[in-house]
Amino acid sequence: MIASLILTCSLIFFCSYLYGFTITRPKNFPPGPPNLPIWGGYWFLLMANYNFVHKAIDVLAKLYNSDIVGIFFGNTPVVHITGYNLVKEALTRDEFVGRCDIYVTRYRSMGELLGIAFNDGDYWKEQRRFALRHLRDFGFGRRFSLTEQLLESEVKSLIEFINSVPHPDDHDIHGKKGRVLIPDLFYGPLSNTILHMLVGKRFEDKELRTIARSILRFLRSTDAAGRALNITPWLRYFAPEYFEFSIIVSSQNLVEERKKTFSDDHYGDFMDTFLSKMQKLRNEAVILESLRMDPVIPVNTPRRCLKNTTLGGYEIPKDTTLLISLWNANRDERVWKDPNVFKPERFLDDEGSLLKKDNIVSFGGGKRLCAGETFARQTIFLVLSGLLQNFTFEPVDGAPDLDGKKWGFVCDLPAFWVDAVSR
Ligand code: HEM
Repeated sequence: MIASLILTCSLIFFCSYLYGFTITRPKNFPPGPPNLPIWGGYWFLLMANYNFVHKAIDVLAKLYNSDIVGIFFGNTPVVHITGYNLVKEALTRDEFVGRCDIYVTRYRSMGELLGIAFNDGDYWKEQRRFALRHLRDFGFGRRFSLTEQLLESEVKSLIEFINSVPHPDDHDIHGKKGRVLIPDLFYGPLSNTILHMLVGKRFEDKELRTIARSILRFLRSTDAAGRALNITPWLRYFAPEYFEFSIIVSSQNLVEERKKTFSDDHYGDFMDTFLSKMQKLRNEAVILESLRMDPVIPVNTPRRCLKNTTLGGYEIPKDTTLLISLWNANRDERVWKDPNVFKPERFLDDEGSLLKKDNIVSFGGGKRLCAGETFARQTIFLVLSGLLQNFTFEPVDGAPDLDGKKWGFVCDLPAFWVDAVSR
């Protein structure tokens, strides 16, 4: 009798605790799903769309009919932001320039928060200022000054490579003369362009491919929400393969290896070339439309709210994570006509010149705007136009399936073979 009374009381206590936990939210926190045990509202994000965080965010925004949705990942308050205006506001307000301490990112850099992209505070300011000051003349942080000859010579080598008989070392990306694996083909040349500017030296494409693949494996193994491993890191002990912890460990090893072999005797050798002509070319409009419809990073690198504040009429407590959907803002029908239709001409004025302002938010914004934006835009333009002037590309086994796979922090292409047919 006493035992069953204790059991009933414990059950009532547990249920009321669970109920309280489920519905408790900060005052005037944005509407959103309830908090379930362990992963909080993350369960609902997974249910809304298991493969793509940006699509899951869209589903919840529609469900709650709000551009801002509040959710909890475990105990951490998180807000999802959609709609062009609110996205722009969140990207540019100073109190939202913090970054989150993501478990997998910290683990990857041996328990520390290093670099620019995943840091905030004085360390971030100093690193960003230093990088932009020293790389300004090489296509970072302002227009022009990119090493045009360098990119052109990489494109020339690519064309020769595609037209050559494959070397056994390159069979992973070069099936036969004219047959190449996309996007892996670009890893070596594009990494080399950046490295050449940084350290004045070219590296073996094969070596760079290994590094680029490892970085991409890491970026695909987590997403802007940090995945389950971020909320419950102890899962790494139970199913490291399933929760992709093994990939993080292998990325960590790679960083350690590079630190051992790194030598700093190759600095210098920067070139200074103008690329203003690209601004006038119509082909860029196609690139802009691709960047708009499929931003490489569909949900911005998570931001952290630095103090209690309000956004969209709701209270946002300090340390809330902001998941800002660039994908949604780029397709907001309040800003873009026929947002789901591929229309490069939307970026051209009546004379066929590029519009001065493109309104795309694929590179984030405000004080944390992508440091490589100018460089990335110019590189994409030069490499694509160089290759398309020489070849038409035909997929060997049809177009790759973009929807059938779980994607991570970046939404890039799964590797697929193409035949490059000379023009
Ligand atoms: C198509 C190519 C690229 C896209 C779509 C892209 C997009 C982004 C986005 C969305 C962010 C977050 C910005 C924010 O929080 O508001 C970012 C940050 C950053 N990007 Fe890029 N990026 C690209 C290429 C590059 C390249 C080539 C570099 C350098 C070589 C680069 C360097 C950085 C850095 C250093 C940050 C961190 C900035 C900070 O947190 O202060 N990006 N990028």
